[in-house]
Amino acid sequence: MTAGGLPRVIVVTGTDTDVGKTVVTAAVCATLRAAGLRVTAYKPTQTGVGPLDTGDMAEVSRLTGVPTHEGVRLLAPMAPRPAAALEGATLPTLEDHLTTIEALSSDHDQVVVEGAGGLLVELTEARATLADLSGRARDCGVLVVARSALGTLNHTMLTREALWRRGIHELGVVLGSWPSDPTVIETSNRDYLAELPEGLLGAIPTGAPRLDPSAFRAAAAGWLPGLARRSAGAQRRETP
Ligand SMILES: Nc1ncnc2c1ncn2[C@@H]1O[C@H](COP(=O)(O)OP(=O)(O)OP(=O)(O)O)[C@@H](O)[C@H]1O
Ligand SMILES: C[C@H](N)[C@H](N)CCCCCC(=O)O
Ligand SMILES: [Mg+2]
Repeated sequence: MTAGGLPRVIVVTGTDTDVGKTVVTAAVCATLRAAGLRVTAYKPTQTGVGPLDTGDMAEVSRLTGVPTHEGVRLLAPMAPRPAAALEGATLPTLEDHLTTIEALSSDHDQVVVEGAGGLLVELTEARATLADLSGRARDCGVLVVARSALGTLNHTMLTREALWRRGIHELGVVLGSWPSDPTVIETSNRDYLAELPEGLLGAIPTGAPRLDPSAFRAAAAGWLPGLARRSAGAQRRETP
């Protein structure tokens, strides 16, 4: 753990694809960086991009200025195993990803890892999932990104249960896109999640990815008060 009580590796998973993991990854990086920590981000498997397309890590770098890394990129916008099969590509193994994360951890205070889709999406030929990666990575905690709308309570609790059953440290939940005019269902969902143990770390306002990067960086810690509290006392390690 860093002095602020955060694990060195923060895995960002979601209740689904398209829930806002990338913008949350960026907000987490910006929050940690604002606390004076050396931060980097890693996307083990990026699908749905061509060789010249930008991907999630480019978006995180654009919004935050932190250095980012990709494990493998695949063309088809689908789960990594079938996407790799379609183009005859070889996926990195779980050991490859763990080695990369450990290497990044050796020269940064914090490594933020963004999954592809949800927790049980398979990342490797041997069917290892982001849950397997999270269970094996040294000093790791998992943050769950959820939608605010109807249906999110079941999806969020399923993801949390999958973490608990595997003994994986859960950091809490972040709502990926919080509307300026929430419905009563959304405020009720938010309040329910906030009352849970390891509850709500924060919510990203709708429109955040369209902010100017300097405005994004200045605002991020305010969107994630639960994380900002934990990172506030964190110290840069002399020899990370
Ligand atoms: N707070 C927000 N405000 C406005 N748009 C948002 C917000 N969060 C996410 N989006 C948009 O929703 C879409 C899906 O979000 P995003 O790409 O972050 O999902 P993801 O969970 O990272 O998906 P993947 O599994 O592909 O990594 C994107 O177009 C993104 O810009
Ligand atoms: C293409 C998409 N945006 C993600 N990169 C991959 C999502 C895989 C989801 C698989 C599933 O749960 O059915
Ligand atoms: Mg993403």
